[in-house]
Amino acid sequence: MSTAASPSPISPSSWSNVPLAARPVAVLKFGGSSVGSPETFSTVVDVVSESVKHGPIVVIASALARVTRLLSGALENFTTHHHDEGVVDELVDTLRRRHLDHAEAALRSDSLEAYRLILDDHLSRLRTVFGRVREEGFSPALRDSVLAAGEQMSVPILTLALQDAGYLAPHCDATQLVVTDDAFGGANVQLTDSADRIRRWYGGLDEKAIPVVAGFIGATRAGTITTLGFEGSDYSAALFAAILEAGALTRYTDVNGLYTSDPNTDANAERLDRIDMEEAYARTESGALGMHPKTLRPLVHAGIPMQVRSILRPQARGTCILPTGVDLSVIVPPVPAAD
Ligand SMILES: Nc1ncnc2c1ncn2[C@@H]1O[C@H](COP(=O)(O)OP(=O)(O)O)[C@@H](O)[C@H]1O
Ligand SMILES: N[C@@H](CC(=O)OP(=O)(O)O)C(=O)O
Repeated sequence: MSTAASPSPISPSSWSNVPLAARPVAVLKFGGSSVGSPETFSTVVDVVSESVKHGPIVVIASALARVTRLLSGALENFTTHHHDEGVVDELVDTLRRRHLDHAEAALRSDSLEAYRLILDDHLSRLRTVFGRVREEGFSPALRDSVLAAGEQMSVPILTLALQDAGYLAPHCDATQLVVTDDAFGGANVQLTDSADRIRRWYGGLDEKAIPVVAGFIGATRAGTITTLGFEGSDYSAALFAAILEAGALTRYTDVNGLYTSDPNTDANAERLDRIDMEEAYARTESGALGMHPKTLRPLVHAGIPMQVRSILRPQARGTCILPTGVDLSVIVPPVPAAD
């Protein structure tokens, strides 16, 4: 096991001079496996409804399961097969069908109509990006614009579903909030700029709002879209939690917490009930916990606990990652009764 020492704690208030008028009780992150099927999507809405009873929350969502990979594969195909327009047509058809099927199951009719327009807009932008690849040739920057489309198409479904459920769920644009350098494909977040923007944005929201923000994506200061690397939504969620000094980060996924190794490939993997932040940090940085390697950095700095829970068993406790001196009881939304 890696023994990477965790960074020393730095108060998040040193990242930004923008004062925080309010702090979310939790940031909830829903990965592609959670937002990716109609069944688990309805559990996402239930979990949000339950969580918000305990105070303000911020939601970070990924692309629907497998969509980022689909986008990446199609771009590779397009680039290596002489810019075959058929690849783009097939991609757009598949994405339209997948997202509309999902939205039809999740949304009321007027929201569905609104979503159709949003989806058409993103699909037409996607075609434009492929057009640029044909004209200008492949570049990592254009690849990020393609990959970002997954979150850009998924997040509005959740926002509209929350509005249908009676919540104030404003449209939020991650590219206006997460400032990065131009290391396309694995961009580095500019902490101070991002913290300033995120704190100002959060301060301007209605206190009852449930913001849903796309994970995985950001933009350079000049406004060019970037991505944080695969599974970057985990990292986005941790950044928002640290910058907004949230009570906790809860990551919903398709397994009931963290295991000693990948439970889908190792029959001997053992579930961890709780794990110290230091220990989890070392294992995450070496890629052993199935999360973006940078996920725990902001949480270590800010001393914020994290839960990893299953969207398939939302009542189950999952795994708690606890910074030194932080008690399980601070985790909000509260840990449900033991299963
Ligand atoms: N140590 C680990 N503990 C738990 N899950 C792990 C671990 N290592 C790898 N994984 C894998 O991570 C997957 C969840 O990550 P991911 O597929 O990115 O989900 P999500 O769509 O929720 O982000 C699990 O299904 C599991 O196969
Ligand atoms: N675009 C997604 C792709 C992905 O892996 O999503 P998730 O692991 O959250 O389902 C992301 O990197 O965040």
